[in-house]
Amino acid sequence: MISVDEALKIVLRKGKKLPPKKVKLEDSAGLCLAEGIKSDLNMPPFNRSAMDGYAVIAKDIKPPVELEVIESIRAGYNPKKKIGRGQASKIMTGAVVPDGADAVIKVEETKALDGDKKVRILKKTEKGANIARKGEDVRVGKTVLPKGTKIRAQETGILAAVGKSNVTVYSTPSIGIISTGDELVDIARKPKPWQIRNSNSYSLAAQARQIVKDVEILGRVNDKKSEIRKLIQKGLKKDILILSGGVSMGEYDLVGEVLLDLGVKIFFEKVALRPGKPTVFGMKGDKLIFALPGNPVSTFVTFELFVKPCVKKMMGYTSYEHPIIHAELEKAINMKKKRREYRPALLKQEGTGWKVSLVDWHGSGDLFSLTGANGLLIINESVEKLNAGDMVEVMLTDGLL
Ligand SMILES: Nc1nc2c(c(=O)[nH]1)N[C@H]1C(S)=C(S)[C@@H](COP(=O)(O)OP(=O)(O)OC[C@H]3O[C@@H](n4cnc5c(N)ncnc54)[C@H](O)[C@@H]3O)O[C@H]1N2
Ligand code: MOO
Repeated sequence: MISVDEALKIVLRKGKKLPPKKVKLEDSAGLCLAEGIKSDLNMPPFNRSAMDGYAVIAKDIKPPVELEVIESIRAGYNPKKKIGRGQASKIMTGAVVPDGADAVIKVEETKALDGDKKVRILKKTEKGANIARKGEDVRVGKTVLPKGTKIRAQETGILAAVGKSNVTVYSTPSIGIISTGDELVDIARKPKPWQIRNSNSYSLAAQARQIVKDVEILGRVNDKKSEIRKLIQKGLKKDILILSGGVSMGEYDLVGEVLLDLGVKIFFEKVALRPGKPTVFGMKGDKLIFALPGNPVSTFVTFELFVKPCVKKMMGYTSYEHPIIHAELEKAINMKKKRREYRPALLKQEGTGWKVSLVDWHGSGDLFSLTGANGLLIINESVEKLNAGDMVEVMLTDGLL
């Protein structure tokens, strides 16, 4: 049995960045740049007014003073006239500041006279006031987004501003999902008293779809080697194949055997983890196979711990792990030790810090407890006891927030 940290290290070593591809900017959200992006423009591209008002020469303004208005400049208009002493141009937010002017006075600090031919300035100003200088945000040629950046809405705006209608990003892995178990029935059916609805295929697909689009539920199979083998063979067309169930010690836990028969190289098959001990990870060629334990909470936790970071690495993310929050424990916890535990927990912000308490749950089969949780409280292997008031680590899992 290996530790969670060792298991994650192996998974991240085997999950390799996928090749770059070009996508339309509109399709790039959530992907990672496989190219560094330089600005093809100065930003702002011209001295830009930050206010609606009047473009003036700052040293002319000894209020109250009256200036001649020589032009009206709206955004998208190229000013024709240079401001001379005693002159001003009316200007709108986002418009080009005309030559000669070195400040913009807000319209609220002025009074238009003679049907806008003149303006009285009521307040002093300083050189540069209300002007965004050409190139002050970004100079032409500067790298605005380095390779590896995850594209969020903000980055999309930048990419659009520098004219990238197509961007080179890392490809995302295709993911196939198989559930195993004689007891499983389709979710549309009412199970017989000895049967269970196949919820794992759907929860796994939902977890996977939080980060990639190409996710397919390949179906469920009975605990029969030939059936499992057939569907796994189909699933091996995907970059990542995820199975659930059939990995513990029972007579019908056949997934490991079938994987070996198919020539899958197994890197680990047990992790010192609760829930999620019988987690299997292997490869066939460049395909990654995760066979996760069937208990729904174990399936959820092991996907978050191993599959999600691996997918992120393949997609070119530079950091793959979940955020950890340090929180004060509200109630003492009894623990079982030996394996690292990840317990469904509820984090609450109190004052300037966080408090956390375990949610009531009945073990790794109890999926319902997860809906009352927004994180997983980590109990490290070495911890002997946890008392109320102790500081603990809580992993934020995207799907729980
Ligand atoms: N003798 C031992 N028995 C078990 C061990 C062990 O070390 N020695 N480990 C236990 C642990 S820990 C776990 S976790 C489970 C994992 O078992 P499997 O991965 O083989 O899963 P199954 O036996 O197929 O199912 C477990 C449980 O989960 C339900 N399940 C399975 N698939 C689904 C699905 N798609 N949707 C909803 N629920 C599902 C299934 O009905 C079972 O109740 O093994 C322990 N045993
Ligand atoms: O590892 Mo099992 O997932 O503890 O229930």
